[in-house]
Amino acid sequence: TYVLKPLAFCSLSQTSQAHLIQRPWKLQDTRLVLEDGSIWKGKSFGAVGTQVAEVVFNTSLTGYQEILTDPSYAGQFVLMTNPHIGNTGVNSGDEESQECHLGGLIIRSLSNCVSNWRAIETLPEYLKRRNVMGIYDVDTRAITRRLREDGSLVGALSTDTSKTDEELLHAARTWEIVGKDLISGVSCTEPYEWKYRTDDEWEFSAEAGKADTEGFHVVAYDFGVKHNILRRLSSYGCKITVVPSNWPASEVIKLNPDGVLFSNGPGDPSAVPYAVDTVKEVTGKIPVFGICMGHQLLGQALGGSTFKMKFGHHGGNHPVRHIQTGRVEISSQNHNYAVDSASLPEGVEVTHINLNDGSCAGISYPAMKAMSLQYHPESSPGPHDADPAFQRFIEMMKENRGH
Ligand SMILES: NC(=O)CC[C@H](N)C(=O)O
Repeated sequence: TYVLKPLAFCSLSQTSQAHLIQRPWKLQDTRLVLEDGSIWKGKSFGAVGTQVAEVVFNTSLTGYQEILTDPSYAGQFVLMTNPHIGNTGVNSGDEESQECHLGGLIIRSLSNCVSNWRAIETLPEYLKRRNVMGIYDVDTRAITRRLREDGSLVGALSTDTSKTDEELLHAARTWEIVGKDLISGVSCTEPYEWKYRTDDEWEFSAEAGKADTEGFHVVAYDFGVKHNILRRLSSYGCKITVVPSNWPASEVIKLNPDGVLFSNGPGDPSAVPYAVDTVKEVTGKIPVFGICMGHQLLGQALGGSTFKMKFGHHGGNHPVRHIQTGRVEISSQNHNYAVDSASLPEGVEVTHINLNDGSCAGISYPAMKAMSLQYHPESSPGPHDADPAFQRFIEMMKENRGH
């Protein structure tokens, strides 16, 4: 028969050495104070300190490393609705940028071990090294319901016991993400050439696999670009020059590229008029492709407007319909703002809609050889349904060359 052995600290407690007891778990040592006045106590992992950001929930079951390194999350705490996070650790191949720009990570349960052949580090070690705060053992379902009902909320996350709840509440209530330029804080500062394609072992597309290398020259505006966008373009045969967000359009036009990519990026798209001007200057002269922030900038450049959604779309299984063909793509999404379809002038087509709420998920302006998507064709949340968008951009550049 099986006999339950007493744990070491149980026997210790029977002696006078009870003060030597070390609990094998830690108690609550972090607070997340939301602007609605609610206080969520939990345990800290990663960096310590105080951070203020907007809380958004992400429903992806996998991909926390890609999420942590997606620069579009600058100014936001990401709450993962999947309760178990950290089990695959962190590896060297899943980075979407060189830094973690997000405000912090909010999770239910932190895996106490790592089991994955690619892992080189644990999630808490990685976050500490990247100076990103995390909180676990909080009721992420309850917070998600609150966000879903009341809309996104600003929060203050702190391990600092000298700060009162009122101080943290004040910090949350006086912080604002709307109207801020967050792009300039995450963009590169100098142009560079990008040379990496999707590794052969991961390539899934027959078209990308057989693409000529360096067939087209694409200039990519870095508003907070995810590396996989550059990798996919490269796999489809593009030679890529990445330029900073404030790089003059006239310099880009001088390079006479085959196409220009406007990348994803953080924050409010209506707070960066200089970027809208850049898109306006380039569009019509060179074929362009916008992704997420790039799509929102193109929408504005063509005469439309954007608005802030209630809690946005953040996840790996958002259904999108291509209106013309009826084809549905299961897509990866991360945005809190959207292009208002009704604001778009004649000639601009809404090509894709989000099937969850009917919002605009893609536009094109054939006369100007411009196309854009609100979601992420480069992501691999499981399905690769949206990847052919890169092929369509290639076709557009080909057509423009006259063959
Ligand atoms: N991923 C993105 O490019 C996000 C765009 C914008 N910051 C939004 O939240 O809507």
